[in-house]
Amino acid sequence: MPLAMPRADVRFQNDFLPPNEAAALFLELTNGIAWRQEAIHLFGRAVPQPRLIAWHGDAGATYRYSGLQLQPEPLTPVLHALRLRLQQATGAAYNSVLLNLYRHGQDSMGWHADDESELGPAPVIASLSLGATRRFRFRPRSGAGFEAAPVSLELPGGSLLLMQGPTQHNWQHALPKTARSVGPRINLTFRRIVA
Ligand SMILES: O=C(O)CCC(=O)C(=O)O
Ligand SMILES: [Fe+2]
Repeated sequence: MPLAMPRADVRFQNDFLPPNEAAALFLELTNGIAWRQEAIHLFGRAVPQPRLIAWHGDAGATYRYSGLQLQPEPLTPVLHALRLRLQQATGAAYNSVLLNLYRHGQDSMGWHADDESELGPAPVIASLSLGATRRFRFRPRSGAGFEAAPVSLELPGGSLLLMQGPTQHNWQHALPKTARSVGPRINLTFRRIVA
């Protein structure tokens, strides 16, 4: 169902995957993905990101990062199957997926928009959640020239959040830390990188 957000196109399905399938996929990815912790460079200092990540995709789907041109790891059979399913459900095509593993409540993702030029002018991002439920937030971008209240929603395992159209242009999103004791969560964002 669509979220009531001006200048955005965001749709949410709470039960995209049945619970048994979501649980099996969570285990498979926890053990089957080569998770790594990357650093962000802040004022010349390398600070470890508060989460683990992996990047998989088709051979052409390179992305630029800190001046480097990086190749994704190949899609595993499970990621292949998931991509097909998401393409059928959302009517868009994806050639890469960023995987995030939030080990506990102190792992997080800060405010950002997925607006890199590689994603084109109106990125379609299909975001699948597995494992523990975490709160996800949206806020209008400063300088976007409109007023709207922030939006917050819980993302349970098996849920699908689709962001498309002008969403990245006008809104930021984040996955804040929580003081609650929560188990691990995996999030997969399927994207299309255009040359
Ligand atoms: O973990 C999430 O739900 C958000 C991930 C995200 O925003 C991203 O990978 O760009
Ligand atoms: Fe994002």
